[in-house]
Amino acid sequence: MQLTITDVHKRYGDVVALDGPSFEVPSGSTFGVLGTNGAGKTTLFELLVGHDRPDGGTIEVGGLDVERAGHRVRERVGFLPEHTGFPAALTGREVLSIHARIRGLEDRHARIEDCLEIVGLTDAADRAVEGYSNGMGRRLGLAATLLAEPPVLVLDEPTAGLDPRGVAAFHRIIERIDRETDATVVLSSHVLSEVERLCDEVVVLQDGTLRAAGAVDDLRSNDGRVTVTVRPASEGDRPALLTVVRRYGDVTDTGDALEVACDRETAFDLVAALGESHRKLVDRFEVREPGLEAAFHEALENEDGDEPAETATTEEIPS
Ligand SMILES: Nc1ncnc2c1ncn2[C@@H]1O[C@H](COP(=O)(O)OP(=O)(O)OP(=O)(O)O)[C@@H](O)[C@H]1O
Repeated sequence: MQLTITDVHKRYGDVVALDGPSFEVPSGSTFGVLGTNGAGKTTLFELLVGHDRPDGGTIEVGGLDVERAGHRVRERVGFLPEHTGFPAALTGREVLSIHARIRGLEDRHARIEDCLEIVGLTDAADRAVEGYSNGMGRRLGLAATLLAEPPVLVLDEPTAGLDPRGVAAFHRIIERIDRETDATVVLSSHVLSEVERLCDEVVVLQDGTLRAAGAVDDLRSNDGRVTVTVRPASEGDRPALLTVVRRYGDVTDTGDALEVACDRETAFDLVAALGESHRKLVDRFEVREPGLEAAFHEALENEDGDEPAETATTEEIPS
């Protein structure tokens, strides 16, 4: 089911949360919404699922306007909010049973078992939720979201706060949903590698505006540039090596190595030179393709030409 966001505006008092982004989420895709803290991701999701109204612009889910057909849209969209809470004394199965009853699901027992299995909570289904880990709680939230088999899933930072195993488990679930259903999945995240792994397309928001949009593969290689990281054979070789690599591109001295940013063609020449005439100066070198991270920082570069934000060395976007 396709989603169409057109020139959506939302402000809270003096704060402009959304300032006119427009984009489409293709039917059946897994779609990432990226952005720094306060970029407007949660606001967008609240509008998408009909919890709040835009001040201007329109949002359509499968051709239905969210404002005009709110009830019918809500039936089509499963929402996992950023923070989920369940009554602590209930078991996971009881929580799902209540959700299924509220939605008036037929054959709900079979569906509850299916959803418990999908999120890997079958064995823990009869334990009280208060004993669940953070990751189990998120997975129970996802199970509740999946119960009615909505054609659209909106997941607000689904893996935030989970440990690496919890994150990996969540990724496998989302990949399974992608493989086995026609659902359109829209998720927000601060973790770029997660978006690269899971999503077909992304948008980057900043201060409520759209800064980049496109297929992950296109954004990743948008400028055809690569980074060649060169380690000198010894500290004494560093100055001579620096003189050589400067001829090929912009050089950053990380202390540990020299990073040369250049286009792919120039990288071939540099690698040839390092492997032949300047072999003695070099301990080792590697060539890195640009990741989504580079595209993200480029998208957030100021329009007036300021330097881009410093590239993060971890997967988390600095806030
Ligand atoms: N209910 C509200 N009242 C006032 N301001 C709000 C409200 N909700 C959001 N905002 C403001 O709107 C802007 C966008 O917030 P939003 O929560 O949508 O960003 P976000 O991209 O989801 O951020 P994060 O990654 O931190 O969750 C922020 O400046 C935020 O402070």
